[in-house]
Amino acid sequence: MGKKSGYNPETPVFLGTTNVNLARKQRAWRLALFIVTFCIDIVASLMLFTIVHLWSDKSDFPIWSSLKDFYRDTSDLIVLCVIRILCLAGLAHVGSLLAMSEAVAKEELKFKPKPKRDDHLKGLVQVNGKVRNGEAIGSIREPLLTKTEPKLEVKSITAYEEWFSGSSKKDIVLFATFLICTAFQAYVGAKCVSFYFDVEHSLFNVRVEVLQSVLMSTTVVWINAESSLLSRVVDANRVLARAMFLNSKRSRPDSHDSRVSVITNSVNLANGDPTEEGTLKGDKGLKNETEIDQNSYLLRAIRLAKNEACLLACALLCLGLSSLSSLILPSYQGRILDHVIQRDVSLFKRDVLLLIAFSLMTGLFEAVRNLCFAVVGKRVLKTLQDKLFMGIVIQDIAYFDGTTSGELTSRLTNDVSSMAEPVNWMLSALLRNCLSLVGGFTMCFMISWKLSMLAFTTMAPIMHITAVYSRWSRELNRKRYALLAEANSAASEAIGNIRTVRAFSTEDTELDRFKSKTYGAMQKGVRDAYAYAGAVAVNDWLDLGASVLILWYGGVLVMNDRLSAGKLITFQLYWNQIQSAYQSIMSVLMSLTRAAGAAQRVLSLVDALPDIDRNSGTQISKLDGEIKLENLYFCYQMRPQHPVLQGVDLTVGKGDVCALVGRSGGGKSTIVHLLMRFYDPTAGRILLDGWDLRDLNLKSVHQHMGLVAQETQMFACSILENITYGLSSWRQEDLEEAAKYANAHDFIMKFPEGYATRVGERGVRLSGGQRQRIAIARMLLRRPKVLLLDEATSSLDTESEALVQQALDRLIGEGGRTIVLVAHRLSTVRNADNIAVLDKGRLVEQGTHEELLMQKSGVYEKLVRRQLHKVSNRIMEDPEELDTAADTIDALIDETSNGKL
Ligand SMILES: Nc1ncnc2c1ncn2[C@@H]1O[C@H](COP(=O)(O)OP(=O)(O)OP(=O)(O)O)[C@@H](O)[C@H]1O
Repeated sequence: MGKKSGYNPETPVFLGTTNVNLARKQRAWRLALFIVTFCIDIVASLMLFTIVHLWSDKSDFPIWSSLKDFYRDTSDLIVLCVIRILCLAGLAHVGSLLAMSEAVAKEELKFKPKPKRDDHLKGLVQVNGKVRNGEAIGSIREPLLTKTEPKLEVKSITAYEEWFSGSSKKDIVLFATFLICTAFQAYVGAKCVSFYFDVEHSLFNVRVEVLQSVLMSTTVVWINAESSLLSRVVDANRVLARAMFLNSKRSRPDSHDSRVSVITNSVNLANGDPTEEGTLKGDKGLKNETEIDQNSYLLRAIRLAKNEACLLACALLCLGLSSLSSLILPSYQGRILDHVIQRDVSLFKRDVLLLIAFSLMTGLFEAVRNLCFAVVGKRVLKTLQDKLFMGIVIQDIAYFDGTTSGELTSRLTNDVSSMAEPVNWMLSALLRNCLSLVGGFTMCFMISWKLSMLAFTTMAPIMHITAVYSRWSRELNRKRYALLAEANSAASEAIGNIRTVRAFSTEDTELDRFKSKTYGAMQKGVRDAYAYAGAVAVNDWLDLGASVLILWYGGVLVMNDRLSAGKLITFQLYWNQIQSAYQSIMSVLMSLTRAAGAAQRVLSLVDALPDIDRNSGTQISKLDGEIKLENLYFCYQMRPQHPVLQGVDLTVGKGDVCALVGRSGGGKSTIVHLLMRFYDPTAGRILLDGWDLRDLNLKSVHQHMGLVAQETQMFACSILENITYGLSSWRQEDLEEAAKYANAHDFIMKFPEGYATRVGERGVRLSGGQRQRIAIARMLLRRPKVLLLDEATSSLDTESEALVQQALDRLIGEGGRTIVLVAHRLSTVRNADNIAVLDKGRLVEQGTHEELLMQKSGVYEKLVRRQLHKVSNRIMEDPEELDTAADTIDALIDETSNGKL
């Protein structure tokens, strides 16, 4: 006997405190960053104040009087910093509370039963922002900490209330934050240009003005950071609230029946409704989908490209060189202009030649860089396609129960290319533009820090608009891709069932279904296009505003002889470079946003490991074939409240034949699925030669098991390839022998191409009976120790059935094979060593044919009686049936002569 599993079916599976911890950690990190930003900000302001006061003659100025000195003092910056700390801390608090209420209300909605479509409920919606806001905010902590349900109420909602939900209130708070930060930044920007530093003092050989410029710039930069960090803190609170809500929900699963509770508890209800279609689930329930934002998408893209390290290194080298040489170009252009003004011909010629050389170098490096990145992109696409397909095929069968092939095809085609296509150019564009941006800023700062600060104040609104748009667009695109997948799914379903569609003349209905999905996707795409155009327009205006500011203030500096005309032109060129780099980065980020939406759908599948691992567990080299089902409970995830098996105990000795019979829907095929470990039992266990099936290596188990499923599955290749599917080597004699056993050889040889005949998609070019015989031949060729025949002879005519039956009898006669067969026909089951009768998921009777017939009014006896009645009716209607029903009649005669019927 093998080792026994320590699995206790009564122990509910509660997963996921890690989610809460992770969310807490995230929030703590963001809060810490927020605080650090403030500290840097206030330290910069204090240092600036100290420099101005300690090293100047202003040390005796009281602060309040120096506040009025906008042009010569910086004490106002300290005051502004303190005001900002108070304002932003308050806004962060309110924003967080609103975000928490929004998150919990959203999750709560998912857990509530969907409202019935009663007329009186029309216009009534449950909770979300519809809970009066004060209540929602006030009660948010309570349910999480005291684990009491938040109070829900159903009330009628006006359009205004619907719009003014928790989510929009949160957005308003965040927008207020942005406005405050922008106003502060504009103030500091104005101060930068108008500040007149009247001390020439040397501190450790560093000009005080340089220190001051750094500190003032720090203030401008950090004000920007504060606004975006605040929104992240608010977001972190939303995630934490969601995680805590789910955790509290998980520890109180609602169940009425204790037995159903055992079953439903083992399904992970943590993340929502496991019966929802299209969600990522494994055998143990829903899985957390990997959240992919732009940053994590980029990191993943780089990781995917790690095998192309050499090419990437070459590309990066060219990128560095081309960025460097293109960074030098504006400075030569400015210099050339200054030489022209000064009429210095020799320097003019030298710089023109250098400009040409740098331009040629830039072009060459750019070309090599583009080539390398394009090759890397193509290779990444291939790797991604392979990984995704692998990710899909290894998923648990439970996942496929809740999805459609169209949806998966969409992921393999649309999503993969949407995700991988930007890798072709995005990495390169992002790096190149980041280098240009940093280089451009440094050069601008060196030419005139005041001019730079003035121009930089326009960056905050641009960044904010871009960030808001990308967040919104990411969500929208995720929905768009989902709709495209649904359209795909509708199309492939209609095409797959084209005969039914034609027979029922439902082409228009199918077209409407398809159109409704593509229309929804198109609408979302158009909305995205409008928003994109709006965001770009506002950004362009702000850019132009910055250029005007530069020319205005730069012109003043040139006229005051504080800057040369060439330097102003150089500055303008660098600023243009910054602008175009920034815009490219933004367009990369927007593409990243779109790609991240697709990446989420691709990578969540690539990352999801199946709950049933085919590669782990003890390898078995041989199997005796003894099967034991112990107190087996099971329910399908798509119908968690409906127990399919309820405490089934069954033993099939090695080499025995066990027939599973019973009414339709009784759970016979489910037992076969569990024996193949397509699913794990919800409770109880399956022992194979004394080993818990869950402890065995599934691949090695499947080498000794053969299955002929209820619905025969064929691949669109030749008959030969279908029969030898999965085998690396076989002998022609064995192949033909298996086909003869299955009564398939003769009909195969009648095809002109024999075994090379191609069968079409899902075997459409064969009859149902032919398909089934090929499936039987496929199974027989492997000569497995355990045969699972799920209505294996159901599609055969009575004559073929008898022949296949003979083949099976022969196989059984060879001995040493355990057979579990699901059958409705008396002739198939009556010779079984053990007949197990299943009714509504319970094993109600078992024994041999004779033993079961002894139980008068038993389920089996009734089944036999009904079948014999049917056969006798058939014979009376058509005496020719007498021949074909010979087997059944034999049984009838056997039983009546024994006096049992
Ligand atoms: N993938 C699935 N997801 C949800 N429910 C399922 C799934 N497969 C089967 N069921 C349900 O499980 C129950 C048992 O199904 P099963 O196929 O085991 O019955 P059966 O005894 O083999 O029936 P039949 O003789 O008609 O083939 C049925 O109520 C069925 O609707």
